[in-house]
Amino acid sequence: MNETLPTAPSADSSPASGRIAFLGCGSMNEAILAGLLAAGTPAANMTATVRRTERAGELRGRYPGLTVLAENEDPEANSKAVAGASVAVLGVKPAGITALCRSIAPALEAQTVVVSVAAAVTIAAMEAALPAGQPLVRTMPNTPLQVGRGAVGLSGGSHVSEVQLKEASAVFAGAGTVVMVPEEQLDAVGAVSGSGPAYAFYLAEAMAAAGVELGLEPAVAMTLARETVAGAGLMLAVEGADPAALRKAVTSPNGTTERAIAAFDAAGLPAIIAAGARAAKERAAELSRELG
Ligand SMILES: NC(=O)C1=CN([C@@H]2O[C@H](COP(=O)(O)OP(=O)(O)OC[C@H]3O[C@@H](n4cnc5c(N)ncnc54)[C@H](OP(=O)(O)O)[C@@H]3O)[C@@H](O)[C@H]2O)C=CC1
Ligand SMILES: O=C(O)[C@@H]1CCC=N1
Repeated sequence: MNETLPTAPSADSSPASGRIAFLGCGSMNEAILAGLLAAGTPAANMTATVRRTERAGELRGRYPGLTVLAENEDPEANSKAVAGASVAVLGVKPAGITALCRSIAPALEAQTVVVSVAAAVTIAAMEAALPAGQPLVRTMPNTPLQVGRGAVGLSGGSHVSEVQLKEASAVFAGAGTVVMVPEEQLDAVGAVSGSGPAYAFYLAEAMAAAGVELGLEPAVAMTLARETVAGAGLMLAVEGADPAALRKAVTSPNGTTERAIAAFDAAGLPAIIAAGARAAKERAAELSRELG
């Protein structure tokens, strides 16, 4: 946990310092914010913005001490949130990212590091919408940051220093593993770890459905599937864990698991997973083209 691979800027796992603005605090930015809070960053060091009062109320209730600004109450919410921030994390949908960059540009301070978590929006597109020379970092995080087990790919923009990369990395490093990759690989990161939690949840859903088909009560099947995927995840979370070795330990020669894995192989499950990941990566490329 909290490991940062050697290729990434060596942010340690101490809480991020300086004020952090989360612009667009939905599923992803809330997961990052919750991970930071759990790692010890005070709520008072963070500001979140959203579009709607209702969502703002939810966040205010869940995170006492967090400043939450809603754009429908204050059209300057995003500009106010970035003023004086050391890092601004852009967490709106991809289609809204460059407009958000343009809208905050006049309020951004030159040293504020802009961090995007959006799929498909390129560094070039964001830099064109930000003030010249603004430090920018593009990332592909995932929601398990919320429970301290995130996996994050990170690429620096044209004007970002080592220290600023480290500052951006620190937003995630307290709640997950950060790897530095060339920007061209971020779509692949998204296909493996960005979307990956959904693949694991999908597996749990399919296992529960299989249990019902085999005669279990739906609630019982769901409990068994959920706890099994969660428990297996915890075993994988041990440092140095090898999924193939863990699988082997469950698979008795000529036993039931061996028969199940043979059925998965015969149905082409590895190729099916590869096709899903490829589709995710292709969608990211398509989105990049759509968004210019
Ligand atoms: N979800 C995930 O697992 C991952 C998501 N991402 C990326 O994260 C980004 C956000 O995705 P996700 O969190 O799922 O989406 P959500 O829809 O959950 O969150 C988007 C948030 O942005 C807010 N918002 C929209 N426009 C504005 C604005 N102009 N000013 C302030 N707030 C605004 C919305 O407010 P309101 O709620 O009030 O409408 C909402 O809270 C995307 O770019 C996605 O590619 C990356 C990796 C994983
Ligand atoms: O589905 C999406 O587009 C985003 C990016 C990765 C996970 N969620």
